[in-house]
Amino acid sequence: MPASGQARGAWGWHPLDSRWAQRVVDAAGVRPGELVLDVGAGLGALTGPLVKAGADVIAVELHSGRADKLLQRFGPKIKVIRVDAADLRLPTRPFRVVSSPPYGVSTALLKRLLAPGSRLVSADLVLQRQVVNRWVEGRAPGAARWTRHYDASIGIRLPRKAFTPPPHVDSAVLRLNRLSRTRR
Ligand SMILES: C[S@@+](CC[C@H](N)C(=O)[O-])C[C@H]1O[C@@H](n2cnc3c(N)ncnc32)[C@H](O)[C@@H]1O
Repeated sequence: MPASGQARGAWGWHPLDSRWAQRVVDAAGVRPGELVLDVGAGLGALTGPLVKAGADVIAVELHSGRADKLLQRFGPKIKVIRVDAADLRLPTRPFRVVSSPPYGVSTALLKRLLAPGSRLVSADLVLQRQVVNRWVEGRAPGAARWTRHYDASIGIRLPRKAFTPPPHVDSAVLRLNRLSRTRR
């Protein structure tokens, strides 16, 4: 994806209203010192509450202008990585994800996060509600493998007006939690 001349829609530019972003972070129950990836961080709607919660935040943002603005806004409080979410190199220590990614990359991102060897502990992802339902019902790609390691549930339901501009579909949080004992 070229970093310049990108149509606004192609970047999935639907930032979250700050009150809804705070609710998503509160519901995730992030604790101080936890490593949290905010993938598709935009201008930091979720990054801000995550920093306030004391998380060790890595903001992943492909758009160069937004990545620069994140750096200006948060400085050394966070790490900003400008990379395609689909090519993300995962941390080697346990990490969480709290993110509102562009819906177009959600499947590639989930595949990445759930790849063998991932140290993902939990994910709270704002996604298209239909997609969340598919995951919760075990109908998502690779379900036979990842459901042995993760529990999938639906979190906060977000109205369209939680985003500006409002998307054409309903959204909800997909919560993935690593099971303490692997189901075999
Ligand atoms: C739906 S917006 C959400 C922004 C922010 N998380 C929020 O809630 O306000 C998605 C963000 O992902 C970025 N993005 C688009 N494609 C991406 C990709 N392939 N990898 C990483 N970020 C991407 C966009 O530039 C945009 O900032």
